[in-house]
Formats: sequence, C-alpha cells, structure tokens
Amino acid sequence: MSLQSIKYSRGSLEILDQLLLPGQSKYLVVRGVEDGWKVINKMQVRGAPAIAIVGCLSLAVEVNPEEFGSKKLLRQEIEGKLNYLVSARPTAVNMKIAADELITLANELDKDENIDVAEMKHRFLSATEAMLKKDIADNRAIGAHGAKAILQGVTEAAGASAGSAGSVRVLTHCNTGSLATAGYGTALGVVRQLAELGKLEHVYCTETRPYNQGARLTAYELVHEKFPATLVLDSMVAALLRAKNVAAVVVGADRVAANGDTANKIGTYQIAVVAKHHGVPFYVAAPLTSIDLAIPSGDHIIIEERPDREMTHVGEHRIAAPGINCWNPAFDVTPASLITGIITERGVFKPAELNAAITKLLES
Ligand SMILES: CSC[C@@H](O)[C@@H](O)C(=O)COP(=O)(O)O
Repeated sequence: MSLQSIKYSRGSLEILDQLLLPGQSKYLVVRGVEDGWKVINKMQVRGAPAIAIVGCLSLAVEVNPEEFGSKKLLRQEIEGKLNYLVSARPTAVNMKIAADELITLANELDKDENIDVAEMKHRFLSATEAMLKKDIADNRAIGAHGAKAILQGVTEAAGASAGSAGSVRVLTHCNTGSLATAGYGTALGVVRQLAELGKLEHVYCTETRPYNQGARLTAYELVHEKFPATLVLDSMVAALLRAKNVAAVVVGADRVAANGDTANKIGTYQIAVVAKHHGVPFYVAAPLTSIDLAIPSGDHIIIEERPDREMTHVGEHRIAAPGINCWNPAFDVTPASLITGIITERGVFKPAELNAAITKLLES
C-alpha cells in the first residue's frame, strides 16, 4: 500500500505534512480555503497534481456545510475562491486548469434552469471529489506507457536481435510519487510499473536541493516500497551517468508548454543536458492537467522564487555564511530539444508532436 498524502471524505480533508517527513508522519486538518492556500504556499503539500487536488478539496470542505441563498452566490463563491487558490504557487499549471474547469462547470450549473442550488452544490462537490480517483487512474496509465517506452527504447538501442529488454536502471529527480499526487505517482509511477513488471534493476534518486524532496520524500517512498534504490547528490549526476549504465532519466513536470518545453524542479535542466551528453533518453512524465497549450514555449512560464532560508538553512541549522546573497528559483525550464518523450495517460509523445496530438485528443 503506497503512502497517502491526502485523506478526504465529504466534509473532511487532511494532508500529510511534508515539511515534517521523514522524521514525523503527522496529518494536518484543512478546514477551508485559507488553510488550503497556506499548506500549498508553505509546501506542507507539494507536487503539481497534489497542489490542485488539495486546493480544490479545500474549497469543497468549506462549501459543504454552507447554505447558499442562490445559485449565483454559490457560483461567485466558487469562482472567487478558486482564483485565490491559483495564487498560492505560480509555476504548476494543474491548479489553474482545475480551477478553470470547475468555474466553467459552475457557470453551466448556474444557467441550467432544471436544477436548484442544493443540486448545484452536490454536483460541484462530486466533480471536485472525482479528481482524486481520476488522478490515480491517470498515474497508473502514465506508469504503463512510460515503462513500455523505456523498455522499448532499450531493446531498440541494443538492436532488434537482442530480444526483449532485461531489467533497467533509471534516475529520477525531485518527488513525483504518492506524496506529490493522489497516489501512485507520475515519474515515480513509471518506476513503480517497472518494478511491478520485474524490470527495475535499480532506481537512483537525487537529493534535490534546496528543499530535498529527493532525500526526504522520494527516498522515503522508495524505502517504504522496498525498491532497490540509491540516493545521489545533485552534483553527482554526470558521474552517475558515466559510471552506472543508467538506461533512462524520468522526471515529472509542473507545466509543459505547447512546444514541449517543460518547467520542473530546479536542477532538471542540468540533468537533461548531462543525459544528452551521455546519450541517455530523458523522459518527462505528466498528466494532461500539467500541459498548458495556451503558452507557445517555456519562455512564458512564471518561475517561482522561494525564500533564501530554504538555501541558507537545513532545518533549523544555518549552513551558509551570514550576509551572502541568494538566488532561489524553485523550478527551471528544460528545452524541448533535450526531451526524448512526454509520457501522458494517453500515450508517449515527442515534444514536436505534442500540441497536435493533445489538441486532437481534447477535441474527441
Ligand atoms: C507529480 S509532481 C511533478 C512536479 O510537481 C515535481 O516534479 C516538482 O517539481 C515538485 O516541485 P515542488 O516545489 O516540490 O512542488
């Protein structure tokens, strides 16, 4: 059973406080939108899909006990509060896409003369709650497509006569597992699927400075799952790819632009450069809710900058010389030219094919 970062039943929402992991497993009660905004902004919950789900469910628990005098008042509440939640963290697009979808739904329900305010509220809550199940199903599909693509790539590289691929070594960055999603994970879902197929020889995870999502969270998940796994520092990736016969890199995404440029945790870009140098395939695993076709390239992605303290301190302990200036962008943009494939729940796409393929899928 994988770790559960989000516990929800109608009227009640709790999140596993990821600031305390791996030392303590403590759930925090999220009573409404103010709590939701704070736990996202402070990164007590993080990871693009989990941010969207917790944001929307924080509104669901707030709306659930309230009585609304009219459908218009309920619609205004939904629209105003969802737009506020989008402001908690700017780079990941999932919260914005979820907010837009729920606002569209609220507008349609408001206009529908056949339903009353109680029915409108019920349908809004059901649509929000559906995100949890959908995210897990999408992650499982991402895992299956991703594992297949990696194994196929290995077979092709070895030449068709080599038969089917043996077990593989992969590298991942940041945390994209159960903690970053409703469950199973995106890039870590691919790793999970390789393990389920008996094809995971080894997984390497980076420390992911400065917030240490790799050392604290991914390592915690990998140990929990008893996968053969090793932690490396961010500065060791080039040496790792030279020495350890890694078959593929697989990372998550916070926002993928229409041309395939991908914003993900700081450090992703340099791993992609190093992977290209060593001829190691570099995959991005992301649900369609992380793909932003409204922006043509990564130049349009707002990169969140986080407080200096995340760099100068580890926990309560100061490691940087007092007085030094810091630059702490939380994400970087990997150019599409460095990406082998974008693994979604609907298949794996080359960056250049992404826009047309997703547009077609969304139309059907
Ligand atoms: C499935 S999570 C995908 C991304 O959100 C993940 O790779 C990442 O960059 C997380 O950043 P974080 O700052 O921890 O929210």
